[in-house]
Amino acid sequence: MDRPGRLLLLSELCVRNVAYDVALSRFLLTWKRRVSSPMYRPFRPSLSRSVPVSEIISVREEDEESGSRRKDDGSWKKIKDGDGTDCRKSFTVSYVERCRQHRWRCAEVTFTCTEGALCQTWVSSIREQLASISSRPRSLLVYINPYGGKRQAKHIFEQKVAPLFAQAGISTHVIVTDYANHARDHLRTDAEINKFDGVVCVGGDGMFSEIIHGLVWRTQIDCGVDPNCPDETLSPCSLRIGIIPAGSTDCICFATVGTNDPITSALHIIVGQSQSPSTAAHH
Ligand SMILES: Nc1ncnc2c1ncn2[C@@H]1O[C@H](COP(=O)(O)OP(=O)(O)OP(=O)(O)O)[C@@H](O)[C@H]1O
Repeated sequence: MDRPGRLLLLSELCVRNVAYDVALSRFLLTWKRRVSSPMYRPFRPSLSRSVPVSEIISVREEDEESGSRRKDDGSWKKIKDGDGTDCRKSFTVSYVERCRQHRWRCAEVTFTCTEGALCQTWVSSIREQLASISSRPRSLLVYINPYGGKRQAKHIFEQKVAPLFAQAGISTHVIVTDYANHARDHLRTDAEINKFDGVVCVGGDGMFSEIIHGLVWRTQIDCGVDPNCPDETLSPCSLRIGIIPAGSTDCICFATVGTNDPITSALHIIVGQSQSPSTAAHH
């Protein structure tokens, strides 16, 4: 059996022209400055860094020649320079960085390889590890309440959340609500919930309540349970709910993530973090 700590890759790569030993296992990506490097300077801080693979958001190939970011469609295409040699030798890993007061941010590190083939091996190995994490969502149903809080929900989603979901390869079906209980009613009847790995609520506590009511109801109907009968045992709902805070108080988001910050919540959703809160039913 494959041991979780077993090294999948170990190479000497450069970060900002300084040589590092870079190692990938199923759980960790580690880069450690080589002490024998001629560029080594003893007063530089942090010789070694590790990132759990579960907290890597994405990996993308870079075009070394232009230094510009290329459109990354998940496929590997060789870029040839004038001599016909492969010039794509760098890749960038985006990962979760924990900041003060439970905030999460997206940090990046770019590794440069001696050859394009080595770069390709690294990119595909990291992608393989990310693809094997079953708790990560690939497809999300998003409800936005444009009238919650300061009426910024749509802007928050488009500017802060959607780019992160796209970067992580998550597809979204977005519904901007037209009236109170629109999300609840849509989930009860019309939503094709089998197509999604989770439902995202962009709004406040009232919006979260709508979504949980809609999902609980729908789950009972799909399982043949009468949601109006107090003697019935309710079936558990398998879809997860993510909350992007965009309401006035956002208590549930704060209680689950520790802060009311849309980027932090988006990153929690991307890495597939979950909690199982108890839900009480009142008939
Ligand atoms: N398009 C809409 N028009 C009017 N009301 C809506 C619409 N979509 C949702 N709502 C309702 O707005 C109510 C309040 O929304 P939401 O919880 O998002 O914001 P909030 O009240 O400002 O935040 P909080 O509940 O955290 O204080 C919800 O109960 C929801 O049913």
